[in-house]
Amino acid sequence: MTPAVAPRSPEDAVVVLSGYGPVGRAYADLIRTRGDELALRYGVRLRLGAVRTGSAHCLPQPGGPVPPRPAWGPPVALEESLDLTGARVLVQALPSSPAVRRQAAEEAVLALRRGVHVVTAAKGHLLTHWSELGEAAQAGRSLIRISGATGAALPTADLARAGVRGLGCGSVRACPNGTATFVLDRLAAGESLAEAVGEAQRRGIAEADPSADLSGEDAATKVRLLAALLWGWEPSAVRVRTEPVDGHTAPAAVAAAGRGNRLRAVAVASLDEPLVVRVRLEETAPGDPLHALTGPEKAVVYGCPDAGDITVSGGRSSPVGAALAMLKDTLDVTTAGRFGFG
Ligand SMILES: NC(=O)C1=CN([C@@H]2O[C@H](COP(=O)(O)OP(=O)(O)OC[C@H]3O[C@@H](n4cnc5c(N)ncnc54)[C@H](OP(=O)(O)O)[C@@H]3O)[C@@H](O)[C@H]2O)C=CC1
Ligand SMILES: N[C@@H](CC=O)C(=O)O
Repeated sequence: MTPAVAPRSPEDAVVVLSGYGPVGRAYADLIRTRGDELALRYGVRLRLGAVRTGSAHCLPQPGGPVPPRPAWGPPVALEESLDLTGARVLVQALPSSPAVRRQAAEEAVLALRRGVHVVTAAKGHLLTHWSELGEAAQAGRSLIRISGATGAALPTADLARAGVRGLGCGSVRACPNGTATFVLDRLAAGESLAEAVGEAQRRGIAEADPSADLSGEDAATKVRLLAALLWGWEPSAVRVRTEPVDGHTAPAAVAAAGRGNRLRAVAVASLDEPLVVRVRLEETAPGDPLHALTGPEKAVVYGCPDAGDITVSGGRSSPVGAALAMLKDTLDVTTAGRFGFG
């Protein structure tokens, strides 16, 4: 049967990828292996125009694989990558560490001002340059999406930005760090802290430097970003109080398990206590959505008194989960402006 409406031919959307660690590599693979399917389904053909790291740069052939590292050239300025490729999106999969925060912010601001959308899994610059990034996006009429930075495959940012809009969300209670949940359950099962963290690193769940995962800083960061989307809190003005998972935690995890409960690193923010995010080790009981998590899964409960609490859970932390979140955001920014159900 002839379709009533001729299918649209997909439009190209070129992406410049910054950062080629586990997350960046998984993202590049997704674009290459799922390009045809995505083009058919969403009407946009994502193409990797350039890949950048701190020390190198490459321009993959259209639709082809990323060349092996020895074939890459020296780094070039971001303007050059954007000019050479005509990019519509800058995807940031660089470290969340303070060392690259300024560069990540400057590059995102530059892209946004030029009308290039930004999709990021890196978090550091979002904390320190939130307003500047928002202003740059306004000036360039571009979009910034942060799913990869706020729980990866778990669509927490989409809910905070749009899903609970107008529902009167007054609080957030969350386990947004997969490493902490994974490690706490392993401690409860009798594993040592070093073994549990080592396994989380082997699986790509924990950061290369896992200190922010264990200290509660990473969970606090994600909730600071969600609070910024929900309530307009300025992330750099938020005070953080954390309780770490450390060498003293195992007995509490084992004791909780003995009572049929599970120890969780729970991050909380509330309109009742503006500009404060707390992360505490809490014994959770069956029936609590945070108790139900396994391994590196995450959950956020949006406290909406009138509507009833809204929980999103699952979405394991992993490089592939982060890459999928960035793919979702890339599709979001490149298909924005559609009408109807789209
Ligand atoms: N793993 C996970 O489950 C999740 C991770 N994230 C976030 O995703 C991001 C990427 O994670 P991951 O792949 O593990 O990170 P890595 O630290 O393993 O890799 C980072 C990459 O960034 C590159 N890089 C370093 N400095 C710069 C720079 N100045 N400019 C451009 N590139 C640079 C590195 O280059 P080189 O190769 O030359 O060293 C490397 O390719 C992090 O911010 C992390 O917090 C978010 C959600 C989940
Ligand atoms: N290390 C993080 C992954 C990225 O946000 C986690 O454990 O959840």
